[in-house]
Amino acid sequence: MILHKIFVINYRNIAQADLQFCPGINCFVGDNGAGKTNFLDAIYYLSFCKSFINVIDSQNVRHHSDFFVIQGQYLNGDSVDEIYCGLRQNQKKQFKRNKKEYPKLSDHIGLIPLVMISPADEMLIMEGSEWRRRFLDSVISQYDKGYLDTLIRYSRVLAQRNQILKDADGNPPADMLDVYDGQLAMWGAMIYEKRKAFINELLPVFNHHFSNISGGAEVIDIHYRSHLSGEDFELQLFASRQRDAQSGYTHRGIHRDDLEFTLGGHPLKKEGSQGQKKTFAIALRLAQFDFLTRHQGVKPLLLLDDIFDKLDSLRSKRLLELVGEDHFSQIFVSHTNRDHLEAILSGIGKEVLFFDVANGEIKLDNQNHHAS
Ligand SMILES: Nc1ncnc2c1ncn2[C@@H]1O[C@H](COP(=O)(O)OP(=O)(O)OP(=O)(O)O)[C@@H](O)[C@H]1O
Repeated sequence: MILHKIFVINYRNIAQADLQFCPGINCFVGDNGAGKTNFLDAIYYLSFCKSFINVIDSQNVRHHSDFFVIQGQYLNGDSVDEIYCGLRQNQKKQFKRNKKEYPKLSDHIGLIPLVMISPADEMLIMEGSEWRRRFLDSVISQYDKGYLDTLIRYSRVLAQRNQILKDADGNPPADMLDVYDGQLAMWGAMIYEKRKAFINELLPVFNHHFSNISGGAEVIDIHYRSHLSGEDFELQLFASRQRDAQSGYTHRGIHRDDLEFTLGGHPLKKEGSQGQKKTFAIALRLAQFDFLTRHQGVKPLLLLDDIFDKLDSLRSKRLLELVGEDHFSQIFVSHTNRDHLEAILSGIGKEVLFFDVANGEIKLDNQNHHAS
């Protein structure tokens, strides 16, 4: 799968861009605040129907404009797909494949597999458990349509259960809780099994990537923590009813799942250096890449936003060697320094194309003869 062309109008600070890419490595170089991440975000948008940076769509429209358009042409063997996204302020977003509007946006998820590695991945390690659940959900739903549907059903019932807990003033009707608990137990068990299977399959690949980039000296691990790994979930919901009624909130369930990351047996969040945390997050994303490739039979697009910051030169080199392998397909990289990027990419056996980014304007660099 290759993004061959993109056309962008009024997306964040990008007034207009009309670009064609190479199937190898496409590099976007510019100063801080130039619009590199915004541009990668536009590519991300076409895969996930939403921004990576800001989920409030109205704020992604360029200041003083009232609409944005992102349009991409994708090639996959002989097939061509045109994906269109248009948003006008205060109107419903339009998302089309080959001029045909999707009945629901979730139908599009997974069609253009994509993995983004960005500084925001640090949140996976440093922030609350919702970030790690979001990671699980976004990867699994890219290859498993039923997962997203089950998750939506679970969340709907959970919201209903929480609402009656809040409304009932400490005394919710038991017959309604019986119904909700039965449904939560059913959808919850399905989600738990899929998350568990995903982590089990991800772990060895993740370990492999981590030791490749780090040189193999550090021992890291991931543990999936869920209330559902213990006692019967419906019994837990039942036992927790009084406490739930007092707080107006459901305390047990897959909405509290978490991933525990460790380094040498200790919490990575507390013990890891900045470079170790970054390496961990990158290995996780690369494992996600392998996972999607295996499950979808298509290599995802890989977006590397400001990826070399905080990595020592050896780790940067190992990472680039890895990324330069045929294992990966088309890659989009952002960086502030062209000479540095060119030095890291030298010797890579892939076509490389440079683009200059300044004040939201993106142009093909006229020195592209340096590309290998
Ligand atoms: N809706 C918007 N309209 C206009 N400009 C916006 C909008 N949203 C964000 N911006 C501008 O985009 C700029 C940030 O762009 P971006 O994050 O892409 O920079 P970058 O090139 O990735 O920088 P860095 O190297 O620091 O990561 C900021 O100046 C911000 O004001």
